[in-house]
Amino acid sequence: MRSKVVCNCRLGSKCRTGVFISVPLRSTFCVGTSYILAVKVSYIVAVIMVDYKVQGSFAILEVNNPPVNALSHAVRSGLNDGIEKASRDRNVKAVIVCGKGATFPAGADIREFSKPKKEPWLPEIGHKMEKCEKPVIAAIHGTCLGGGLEIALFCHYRIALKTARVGFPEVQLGLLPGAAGTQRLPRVAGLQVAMDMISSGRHVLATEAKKYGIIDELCLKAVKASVDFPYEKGLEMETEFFKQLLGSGQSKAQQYAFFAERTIARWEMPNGNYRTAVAKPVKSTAVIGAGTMGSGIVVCLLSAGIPVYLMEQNEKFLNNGLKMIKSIMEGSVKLGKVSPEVGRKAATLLKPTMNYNDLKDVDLIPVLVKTCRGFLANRMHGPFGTEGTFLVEEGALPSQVDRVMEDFGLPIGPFKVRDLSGVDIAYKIKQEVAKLLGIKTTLQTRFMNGERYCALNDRLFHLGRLGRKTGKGYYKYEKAGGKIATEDSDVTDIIEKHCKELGIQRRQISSQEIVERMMYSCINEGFKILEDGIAVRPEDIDVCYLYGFSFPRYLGGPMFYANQIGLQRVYERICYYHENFPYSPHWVPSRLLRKLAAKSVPMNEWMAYATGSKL
Ligand SMILES: CCCCCCCCCCCCC[C@H](O)CC(=O)SCCNC(=O)CCNC(=O)[C@H](O)C(C)(C)COP(=O)(O)OP(=O)(O)OC[C@H]1O[C@@H](n2cnc3c(N)ncnc32)[C@H](O)[C@@H]1OP(=O)(O)O
Ligand SMILES: NC(=O)c1ccc[n+]([C@@H]2O[C@H](COP(=O)([O-])OP(=O)(O)OC[C@H]3O[C@@H](n4cnc5c(N)ncnc54)[C@H](O)[C@@H]3O)[C@@H](O)[C@H]2O)c1
Repeated sequence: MRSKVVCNCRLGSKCRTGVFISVPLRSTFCVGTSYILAVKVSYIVAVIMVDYKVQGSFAILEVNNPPVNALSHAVRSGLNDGIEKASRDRNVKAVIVCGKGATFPAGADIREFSKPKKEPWLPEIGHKMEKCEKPVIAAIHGTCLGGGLEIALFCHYRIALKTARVGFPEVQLGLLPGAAGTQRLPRVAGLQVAMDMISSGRHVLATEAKKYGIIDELCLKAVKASVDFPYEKGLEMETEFFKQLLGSGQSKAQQYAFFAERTIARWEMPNGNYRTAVAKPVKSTAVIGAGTMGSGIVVCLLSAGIPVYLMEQNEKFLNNGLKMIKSIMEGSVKLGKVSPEVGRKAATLLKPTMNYNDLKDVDLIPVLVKTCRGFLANRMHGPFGTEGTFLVEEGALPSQVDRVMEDFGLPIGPFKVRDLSGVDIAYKIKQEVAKLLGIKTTLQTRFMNGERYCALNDRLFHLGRLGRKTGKGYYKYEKAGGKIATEDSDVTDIIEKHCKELGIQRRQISSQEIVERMMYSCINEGFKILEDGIAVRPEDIDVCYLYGFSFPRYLGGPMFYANQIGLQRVYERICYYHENFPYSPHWVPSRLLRKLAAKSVPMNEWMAYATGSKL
């Protein structure tokens, strides 16, 4: 009996369409080939992605699921059937498990986590391997991660190329190893190493892993033939925790972030795309201005090993900048962000100058002048910053707003950020806008061009409270350029004076209001950015936030966060704030958001509504 053909390719040939070749039902394995085989009756019931070969007395189970040999359902079925077949075959004396192409399996198939769960589970397969009376050997190359490492840990032996890496990156997906990894790694490598690897998610080079005994290259280790009670109990608990995490919003967000990063890498522009673009070599660079931004950019360039001219207008500013760069660089070495060698080399790559002629041959000068309302991150962050100031004007304190937003997950609150970047920067941006509009603001200004305006930041500026650089801003610091922010009662006095002068009745502000006003205002702007075609998909915005503002990965990004809350709820709250704050245009609800909220559109279809292909 033959199953139904699901693509037009010749039976038994390599599938050209990327669909499948159907085979006679009885042929479960295609010995010695790397074809994807599908057995279809009326539906596809099995897709085999493990090549089974017998060479001499070895059975080889080669996982063939490019690009990373993820342990999808088809792979798990293939491994399960393969180990059973090898156990039965009298001619087979040992079994090798390996990956075809670039790598040993790099883990479970993350895409399957959001689909109905299908057996066989990895632990079941692993136990079959462990119980196999013939030695089972994991031959590791590439990246042996997550479920891949768990499979390897079930094998009786592990051999690896020196270049191979092993690790448990589950933590980056909001998970823990769920196929006995938490039980087996400590037994093989010791508690300390296991704790480090599982909690950091770091990839360990095979040469290091060998030291821990994870890769057993030298001798046969006694196979754990029987599993004692603590192991089984441990396994039970691991499965329970894994299930809990898998269902959590945190893990869903981290899985989303994983794929979002890869989606945005496939960018397209009218004049080229990620495939056709060729990077231009950058051999030398220059940064003009050794202030907060300039110094930070110099550190990035030096960390990448790129020579930099640092240009300043006078010696004093140049020396201040050099001191700042030295201190940041030393801090990066201490924190392990860059190697000591890179740190040492940095000094030779940095060329301070006050002469523009030195810059004539450089390949790249990052532009640090003129601010505009921004395209994406700065545009979205505008309402975020503005709402922060309004909340303080209405009754909150900067430290309260910061604490709530840090509890929400931001690494540092908005007012600490403002002190870091400079109160003067925020002031000058506002002044530039005012100048463009031909308006002169005062400390009493409450509206600019019909929009609500808050002059609190201007007050701090005029009092010389420019932030960290002057040792005081929204907080006070241990010294000018200090980093330890302490609440300052002078700031409370300044805020209260401001409100009194303007007749503003201060009120208690709840944490919920703070989070909603900060986040929903910028989410609303995010939908307008999609509407305007500035970002081509929500993932662009989210990845920008993950990297640009260290937005918590376990929330996915502002757009994913909005989706998790529910667009209907987000839209209703935006309408509510719009009614209450009619003079803040950032509360005018996005039309796209209104449409999506009304129809409960899933995130992967948002853009069809933004571009108008769906209405
Ligand atoms: C309710 C009932 C529940 C019952 C449960 C009880 C049973 C318990 C069973 C649990 C089993 C758990 C097993 C395990 O513990 C969990 C895991 O293994 S989680 C996964 C761990 N692995 C990873 O996180 C690795 C992620 N991948 C990477 O880090 C990198 O891709 C790489 C491997 C280092 C390779 O990097 P690159 O060469 O740069 O390639 P790309 O990153 O661009 O990737 C290429 C391409 O592959 C896709 N991809 C990569 N990894 C996976 C994956 N694991 N699953 C699916 N797809 C993957 C990636 O998205 C790229 O594709 P594109 O997105 O570009 O189309
Ligand atoms: N600080 C931030 O977080 C931030 C964020 C986004 C954009 N920016 C923009 O980046 C620019 C720099 O910001 P910053 O925070 O580093 O400012 P900063 O005041 O800390 O430093 C600016 C430095 O540039 C020097 N400088 C000015 N004119 C110069 C010239 N002609 N030649 C050489 N040096 C000159 C000054 O002496 C000063 O040391 C500004 O345009 C700002 O709006 C800053």
